[in-house]
Amino acid sequence: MKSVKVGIAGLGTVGSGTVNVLKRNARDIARRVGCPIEITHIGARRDNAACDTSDIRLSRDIFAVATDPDIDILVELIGGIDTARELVLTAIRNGKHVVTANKALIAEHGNEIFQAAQDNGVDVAFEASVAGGIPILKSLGEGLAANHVNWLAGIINGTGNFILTEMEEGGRAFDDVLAEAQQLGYAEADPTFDVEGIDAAHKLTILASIAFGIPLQYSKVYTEGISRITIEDVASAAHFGYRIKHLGIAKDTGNGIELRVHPTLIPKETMLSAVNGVMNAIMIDGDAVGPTLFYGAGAGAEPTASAVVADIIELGRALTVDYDERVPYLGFHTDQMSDEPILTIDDVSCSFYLRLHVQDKTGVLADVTRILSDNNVSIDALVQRDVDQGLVPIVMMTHVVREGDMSAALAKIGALESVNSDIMRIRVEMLDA
Ligand SMILES: NC(=O)c1ccc[n+]([C@@H]2O[C@H](COP(=O)([O-])OP(=O)(O)OC[C@H]3O[C@@H](n4cnc5c(N)ncnc54)[C@H](O)[C@@H]3O)[C@@H](O)[C@H]2O)c1
Ligand SMILES: N[C@@H](CCO)C(=O)O
Ligand code: NA
Repeated sequence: MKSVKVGIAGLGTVGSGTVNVLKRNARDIARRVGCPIEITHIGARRDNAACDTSDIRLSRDIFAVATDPDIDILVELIGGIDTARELVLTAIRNGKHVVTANKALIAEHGNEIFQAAQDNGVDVAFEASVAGGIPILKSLGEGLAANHVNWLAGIINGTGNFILTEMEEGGRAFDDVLAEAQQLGYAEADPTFDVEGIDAAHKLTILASIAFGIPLQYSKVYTEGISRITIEDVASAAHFGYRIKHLGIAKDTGNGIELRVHPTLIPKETMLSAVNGVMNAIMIDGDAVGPTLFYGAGAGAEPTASAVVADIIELGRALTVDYDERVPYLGFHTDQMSDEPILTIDDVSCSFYLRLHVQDKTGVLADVTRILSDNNVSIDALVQRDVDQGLVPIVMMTHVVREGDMSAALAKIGALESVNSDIMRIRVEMLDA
């Protein structure tokens, strides 16, 4: 029987997990594909003791794998953008199908890569790039294909959720938890991608394209990370009945599409608020199906390998099918992409949590509330916490307001002499479907 031949570039956390899963489940995988899947060539700077590659050809040069005439599928697991882009384009030009876990690469260069793949009659699969082991891209592009997607909201960075959970439950310091996430193989090579929301923005870009049939537009995602969240914010949110989660949100408003990644207060009783640690979850609201929730491990060697290997299996099967009969890269036909505008954050409306520190004297609170009301911001609840180093922390929740109005109000409040200009704002989403 013929076999499908796979080359892997990069033998780190996900690379070694992929080797282990493909080897361990080889028999069942062959039964699913109809023939064996064999790793015949690996490109890696060094061996990795986490997996056995003694029976596989190893090259130090990853481009030797991409151009190997013997392989059918190149699996890119080196991460980063420039070399990965060159490697993937080289493989495509050499007629290889590609599997990648690299969301930065797809979000920033996917349009170019899909064009090259189309020109060369090959496929590109990237299920592992979003929410690790959760089969979310396949669910969105195929399982929910009957629906008009109204909105989706998800916890899509495992490292960030791990940090927020540990801060809330264990009162642990930010840096200490980040170091543990790195040691567990969850974090990106540059962990600022995780804590500043860049990784989540890459993933949201991909989700939105598949949800709405729009080209990948990473530069238009409003992006905020979790690095400014304090234990005080976590406690104040809890006081009002909320938890802080870092969400990626994509919403079709009818006037354009919101694409935003930021810390968000969500009611404690929502299902997303119970998603802890490295787990990811994505809620998708479709017009026919209603709200759905997808939950699972968003990072880690084998959960991510689960998605990589599923893509290899799918491409292995597709090797016998005509190119035009495959599912399009972003679920919609490439000549059917919509040019619906992406809204700026100023045009997004939601409630807000605000935390500011003011001087302990009369009239300050009146000034603050007057500026808010002059800018159409109405307050839903307000608490004044204990004086801390001569300043009074004020925490409030607002009714729904346009972000542009909120920004105008906060600029004026921050300029008041009696108010510390470091004002925290966190958007609130009720997530009712
Ligand atoms: N770790 C996770 O949980 C996870 C989950 C989903 C997606 N991803 C993505 O998977 C990819 C790989 O992540 P990882 O966590 O396995 O990273 P990693 O750093 O553990 O592994 C990458 C490996 O590639 C090697 N490499 C890089 N450039 C190379 C080159 N030019 N030649 C040869 N080897 C090279 C590195 O030496 C390293 O061993 C990234 O795109 C990442 O975003 C990771
Ligand atoms: N660094 C990423 C890996 C999974 O994409 C995360 O923590 O979610
Ligand atoms: Na996935």
